Amino acid sequence: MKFIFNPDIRDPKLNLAVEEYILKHLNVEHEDYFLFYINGPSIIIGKNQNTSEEVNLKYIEENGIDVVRRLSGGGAVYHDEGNLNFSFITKDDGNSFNNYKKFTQPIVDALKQLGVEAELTGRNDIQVGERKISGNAQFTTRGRMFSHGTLMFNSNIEEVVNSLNVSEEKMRSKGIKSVRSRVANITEFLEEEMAMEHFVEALLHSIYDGQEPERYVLRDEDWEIVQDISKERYANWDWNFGKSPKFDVESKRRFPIGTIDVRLNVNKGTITEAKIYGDFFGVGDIHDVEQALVGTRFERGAIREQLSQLDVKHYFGNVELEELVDLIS
Ligand SMILES: Nc1ncnc2c1ncn2[C@@H]1O[C@H](COP(=O)(O)OC(=O)CCCC[C@@H]2CCSS2)[C@@H](O)[C@H]1O
Repeated sequence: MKFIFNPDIRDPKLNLAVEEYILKHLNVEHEDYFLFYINGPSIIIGKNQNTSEEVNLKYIEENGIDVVRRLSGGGAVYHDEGNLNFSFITKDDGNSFNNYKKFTQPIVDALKQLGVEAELTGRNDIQVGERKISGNAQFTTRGRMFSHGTLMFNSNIEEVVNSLNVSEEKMRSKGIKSVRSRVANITEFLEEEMAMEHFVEALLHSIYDGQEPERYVLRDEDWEIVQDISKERYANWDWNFGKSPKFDVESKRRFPIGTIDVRLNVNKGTITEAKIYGDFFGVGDIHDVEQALVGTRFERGAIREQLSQLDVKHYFGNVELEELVDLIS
């Protein structure tokens, strides 16, 4: 099993492209690959999820947190430098899919060697007692597969809560909702202080049975294709946001000038219908605002840009542009 790790690459759009590249372009038929990667602050959403529903759009915009959709199913997870991702990339023997035990046991064993008693539980999670330290998901294509998971080593748990939090009532959708489990960092269960680099080494030592892993270093030719995959998929708004299912937004708030109630239909990430109700005081025809929103991406930047072309006070009375952006997204 060849080992690949690019510890200096923290861009999830690149790391997920590396994983997809290995899966689809390396000789997985003849050789298994084991990949580690660490992403900067980001939300990695499941293949079939509604991005806007899973993510606190305001918070991630303000805090520079990336949002990237992955190939595998399941819920949205938060990544940062304290979270180590692992991926077993191998041929799909037909039995592997959904066989989470096979791919998580080596991790559970490695944790045990560090004195952390963990186990695989129902929803493909590795837990210590009731606390989740690792979420896992799989993807198969053309006889190949990967089984990948997170390992929360010393992540900023506050950010997990902040960036994944979005008001439930705000949207209805057909997407899959994340299980908001109680999460924990592995460091909480370690006897002694440990740095991420040592954690990585300890895992490798256990997984490769004390042997030095044979590394595969991506060459320039590999990186070229990785860059293409990244550009086409993971850095592409259509993949990360546009793929979201149809959903409705209902957002209502009381301002000093009255209540503003916004109803939107969003399809493929773009607003297809907009209705604004309320008892606010404005002199302009609110239909102009509704028209301005239709055809706009359901994204704070795009909504702000559209609304900034209108004199919002003309339509709503004394309300700030930014308050409207907050209300809508
Ligand atoms: N980093 C991380 N690790 C473990 N659990 C997390 C994490 N971030 C959030 N959560 C919790 O899990 C749920 C979602 O759980 P849920 O079971 O819905 O989804 C998953 O676990 C998906 C795992 C995908 C792993 C991939 C591996 C490489 S790229 S991402 C979320 O609401 C939080 O409560």
